[in-house]
Amino acid sequence: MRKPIIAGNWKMNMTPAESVVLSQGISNRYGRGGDEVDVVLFPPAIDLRSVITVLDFDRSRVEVGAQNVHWEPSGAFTGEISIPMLKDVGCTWCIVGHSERREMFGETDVQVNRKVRALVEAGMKPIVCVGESLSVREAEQAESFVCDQVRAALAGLEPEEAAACCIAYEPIWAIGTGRTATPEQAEAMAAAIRATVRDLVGDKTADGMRILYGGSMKPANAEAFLACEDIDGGLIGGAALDAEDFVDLVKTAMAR
Ligand SMILES: O=C(CO)COP(=O)(O)O
Repeated sequence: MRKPIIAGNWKMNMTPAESVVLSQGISNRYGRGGDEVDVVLFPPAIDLRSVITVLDFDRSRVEVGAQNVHWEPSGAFTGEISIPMLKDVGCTWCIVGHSERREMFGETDVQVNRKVRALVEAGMKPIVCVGESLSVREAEQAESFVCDQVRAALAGLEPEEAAACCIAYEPIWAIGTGRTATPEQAEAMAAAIRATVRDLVGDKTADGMRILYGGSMKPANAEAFLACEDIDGGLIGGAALDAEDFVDLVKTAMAR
């Protein structure tokens, strides 16, 4: 069985001071944690040091990742953050290709692939985000659109490199809207993603790859998603900003 992941994407929320309070709240409720679920927080880059300090102090098993990264290790890239910087501060994970970055900041499939390859080479764990807009779903193109994104993101990776990656299916129309995909829609897409991964890198990597659902996931609806065969966790936005809700989600995944 694949180990579930509950990941909290804080997006552009929480000052460094607020990030200490939220990560302490999570740590206090979750304790040192168990080994049944991977729990990962994705605060804004400026909060990484504070959050990691809090979690290290509590000897928590909760891990920390960045919301974005540049593929080059250093250089003249004003405003960007590199993989060596993230590793130095203690990050082990990184979100890549979130729809907000694709839509608002013009991130392309080629850039997503560069980031994924650089992260894997550096021994970090990417969560690759894919997902269709409402118009693509209404045109009944959702599956081919999402599977193309998966192929582009994993292009050129060997099976053992792809094995370091997770994929988050986040339909854009369900993000921050309070409207979720149905568990059936999410499961159908997760199964299509797994079949695409199988084509690309073979059975072993596809069977082991963790596929998350994201989009208005919260304690009240998580159980139905986590019960789906091909869904191995959640990438949580709004509900990750509330320590109690977030730890409730972790507990739901533990009971899976
Ligand atoms: O985009 C998301 C996580 O990356 C989902 O956000 P919400 O949970 O706020 O819909």
